[in-house]
Amino acid sequence: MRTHITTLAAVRNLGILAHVDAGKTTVTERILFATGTTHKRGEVHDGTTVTDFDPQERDRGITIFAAAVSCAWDEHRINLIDTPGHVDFADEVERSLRVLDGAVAVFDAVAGVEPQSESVWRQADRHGVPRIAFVNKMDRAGADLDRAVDSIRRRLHPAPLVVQLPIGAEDTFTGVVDLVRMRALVWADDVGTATRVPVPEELRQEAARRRRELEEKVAELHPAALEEFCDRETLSGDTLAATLRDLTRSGDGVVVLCGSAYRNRGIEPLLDAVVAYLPSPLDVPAVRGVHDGAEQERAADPEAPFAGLVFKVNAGATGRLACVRVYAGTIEKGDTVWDPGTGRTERVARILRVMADRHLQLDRAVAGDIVALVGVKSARVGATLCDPGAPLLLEPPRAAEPVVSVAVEARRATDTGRLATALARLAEEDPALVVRTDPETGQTVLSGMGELHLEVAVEKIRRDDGPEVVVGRPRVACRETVVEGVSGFVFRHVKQDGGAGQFAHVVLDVDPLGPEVGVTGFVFRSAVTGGRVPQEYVRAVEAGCRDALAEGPLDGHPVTGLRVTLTDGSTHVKDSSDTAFRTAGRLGLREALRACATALLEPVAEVTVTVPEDAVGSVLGDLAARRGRVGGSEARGGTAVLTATVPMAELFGYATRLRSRTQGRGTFTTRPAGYAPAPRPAPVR
Ligand SMILES: Nc1nc2c(ncn2[C@@H]2O[C@H](COP(=O)(O)OP(=O)(O)OP(=O)(O)O)[C@@H](O)[C@H]2O)c(=O)[nH]1
Repeated sequence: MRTHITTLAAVRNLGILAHVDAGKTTVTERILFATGTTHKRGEVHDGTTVTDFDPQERDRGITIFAAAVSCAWDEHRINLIDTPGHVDFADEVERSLRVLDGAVAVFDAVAGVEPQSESVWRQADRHGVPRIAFVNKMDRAGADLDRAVDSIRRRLHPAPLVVQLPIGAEDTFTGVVDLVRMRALVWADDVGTATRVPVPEELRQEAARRRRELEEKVAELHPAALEEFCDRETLSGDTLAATLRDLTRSGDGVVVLCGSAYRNRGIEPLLDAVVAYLPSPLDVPAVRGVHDGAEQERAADPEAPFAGLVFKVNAGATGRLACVRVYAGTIEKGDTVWDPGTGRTERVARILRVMADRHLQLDRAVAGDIVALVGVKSARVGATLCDPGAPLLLEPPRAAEPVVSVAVEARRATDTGRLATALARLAEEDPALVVRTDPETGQTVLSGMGELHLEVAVEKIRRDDGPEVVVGRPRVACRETVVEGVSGFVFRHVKQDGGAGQFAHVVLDVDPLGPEVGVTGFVFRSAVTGGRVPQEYVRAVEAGCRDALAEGPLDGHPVTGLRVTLTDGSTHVKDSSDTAFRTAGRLGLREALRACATALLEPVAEVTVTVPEDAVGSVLGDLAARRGRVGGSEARGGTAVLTATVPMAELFGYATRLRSRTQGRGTFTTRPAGYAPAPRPAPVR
């Protein structure tokens, strides 16, 4: 394999995107095999693939952790990222898309566009990532390229530009006609390379018809090609190739190829297309960032000051690897870099080119490259690393709000420390996982994107570190509030039991804090006149009232959204003290709250659900059943975007439900939106 490929124009930062099981991992394996990066073909069902190297991925047969792999093809370096296809891991796909310049979208030749391919396609649209499509599994019974292309056109709305005609079908699929160069490639078996042959006699007419169709389509989309087409009534192979490259890079068209990754057919032309049509780091806009409040651009120039983005951290037991997209400049082994987010400097001990589970040591990495750094100890996922002399803060990838939480604890108390270490490592690798201690219960709570996400996280702890983990049922933290207050509530704390007595007399007004139920906060003030209650006792009353807020009169949840006014009181010459007034504040407010009208509050989230239009009715019905209040609905090219306020307690299980209601085509994001009145009993799930 050639490793001295340094010019930026010869780099392709590539993602492989698809629905679960379309064959992303197999395509990646075959690319590594074809490029000589591996010498043995890995198989998903044997658990021997290179990119799915996490034991769970091998067991579950799904790709969970995007793996970066570099390989070389036709004097180009391809940095390849294999990405997960499940909704719960959309955040990981999102982070990968942020640093990629182009993608191959893999489809199943029998199923066509599947639900999750729609979601990742839209994610790639949002990031403006140019794509080519690879219709895989052409060897399967029922494989149909035309039908798959039709579903791509109908469901994803690009302009598909089909550049191949399959030779044979299903188990006799043996090759493709290249419609751009009008030649054929055939594969004699499942391991050998392609042989170039003339277009078979029986396919010549059909190939000519499809070539014509392709020329017309391309001319329709590209003014310069249209001019040549009008002049000459045809397009040359070179013009066609150059135009396909332009259309791909502008996003105006999507080149479609086909093959069977499993049978190792169609991979070489796919690599040729990646090199020919997808953009290099030079073809994408300069990266933007801010410094001192001013926006700045930095071009993909090896001579510019260094700037890179950490998009993945692997905090494995063998050391910390930070995967970085170098956007500008050059980084060398031993360099000191700066993290403007934290203000820390880091020293780059080693630079590695990641080849799935092996690494190649480099002396330097230049703009446009994707490498892993060793020695970067604190930079988190999403952090910028830059030249300390030329600071620039890049926009971090969008982080999703965790929607599901579970309490976790080590089965054996002696494992508590190990569990804490394992959780910290998980959260470091995956910013969509949040670990916190519930101040009310003292439990360790793990929050994430969905049940599968949390399930996989817990499983990873068991595998990596051994401690057995007990996972609780998810809960939401409710509050209680005052709806109607009391005024002039009198409380006397009097204790006379032999020794020193206790005396404190307080008069309290309790009011709701705001006009609307759901306002949070606590305000205390004193309106006592004439020094009837000295200032230090007023402070003690306030402290006592705060103590009383810990448990409300309804269900013992913390109390919020109220104002307490100390309006009057009196002291005893001998028996009054701070302690007595603090007790009076605590017990007095507790009793006063019982005299108020109070309500239970629950946390709510603003949920944005994106669903195909045919699933809107079912999704709305489900939101209503979850006590959701729909605020708006907007149609966007075949999909609807619904916004609703939904109690967080009702969101548990939503990822799974939405997946099943929309056959996996729906996506949602949530944002905490405060508290709202809850039904009783408390909605704890
Ligand atoms: N018949 C046939 N099967 C294939 C082909 N490519 C992949 N498969 C099989 O399809 C299944 C899924 O393939 P993967 O490569 O794991 O798919 P993936 O898209 O990476 O799936 P996730 O890792 O779960 O996201 C495996 O059993 C593969 O052996 C193909 O070209 N033809």
